[in-house]
Amino acid sequence: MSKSTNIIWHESNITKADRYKQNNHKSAVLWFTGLSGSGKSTLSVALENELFQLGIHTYRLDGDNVRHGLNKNLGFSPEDRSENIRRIGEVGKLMSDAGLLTLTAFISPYQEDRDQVRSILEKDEFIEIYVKCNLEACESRDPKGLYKKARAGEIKGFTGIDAPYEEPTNPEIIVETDNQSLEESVQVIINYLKEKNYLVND
Ligand SMILES: Nc1ncnc2c1ncn2[C@@H]1O[C@H](COP(=O)(O)OS(=O)(=O)O)[C@@H](OP(=O)(O)O)[C@H]1O
Ligand SMILES: Nc1ncnc2c1ncn2[C@@H]1O[C@H](COP(=O)(O)OP(=O)(O)O)[C@@H](O)[C@H]1O
Repeated sequence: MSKSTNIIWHESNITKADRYKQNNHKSAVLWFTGLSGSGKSTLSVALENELFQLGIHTYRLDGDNVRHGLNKNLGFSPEDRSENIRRIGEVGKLMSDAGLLTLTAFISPYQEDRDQVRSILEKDEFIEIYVKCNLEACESRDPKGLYKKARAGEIKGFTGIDAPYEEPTNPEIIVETDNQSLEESVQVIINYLKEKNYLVND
């Protein structure tokens, strides 16, 4: 719900098309979603390295990092998670307007919230990447020891344990990190971006 009234949009002279032309690649939001420990951060870091080497202008937004600043007033209730995703969607949209390929790594457990982000971006500007990994594998990785805490009841409402994760119904890309190596997953995404002409200005 918007509280702002009497506000009028002011256009810039530089359009997104101008930025495409200068950057020589398109902008988009690569939206990684998956359980904690599925590999969203690891994969987005590795992919960003590859894209950077290819001369693509990128930026990475990561759940843990953004919750240190912009979203430090949000917790993990369903409402706060939705607001977290709404804000990141808006930041992603600004970054797309700025001509960047943005990589976001948030659990984003609700399909409705992810669809809402999709709806504010232009067609083909939202690329949903399901980082698929079964709960057992995520839990055995437990890179931050959070599953252990959740099982011990020290964290309430932990995704996959006592809070839901809704699998994407129609993602652009699925990577299976319990079956594929990190390098394979990176390559699947690079191939998608090349095939769909995101990395060149056509
Ligand atoms: N209750 C609960 N459930 C899930 N995750 C939790 C929780 N409490 C803290 N953490 C840590 O916060 C990271 C998830 O933040 P996100 O912003 O990605 O979550 S969400 O999209 O709003 O659901 C998540 O990071 P990742 O492990 O990288 O996914 C955890 O480190
Ligand atoms: N194929 C893989 N892809 C990504 N991560 C993997 C893979 N195999 C093992 N891992 C490990 O799984 C963990 C994933 O943690 P992280 O990237 O923080 O996940 P998330 O951001 O989804 O919580 C890391 O310790 C990473 O080294």
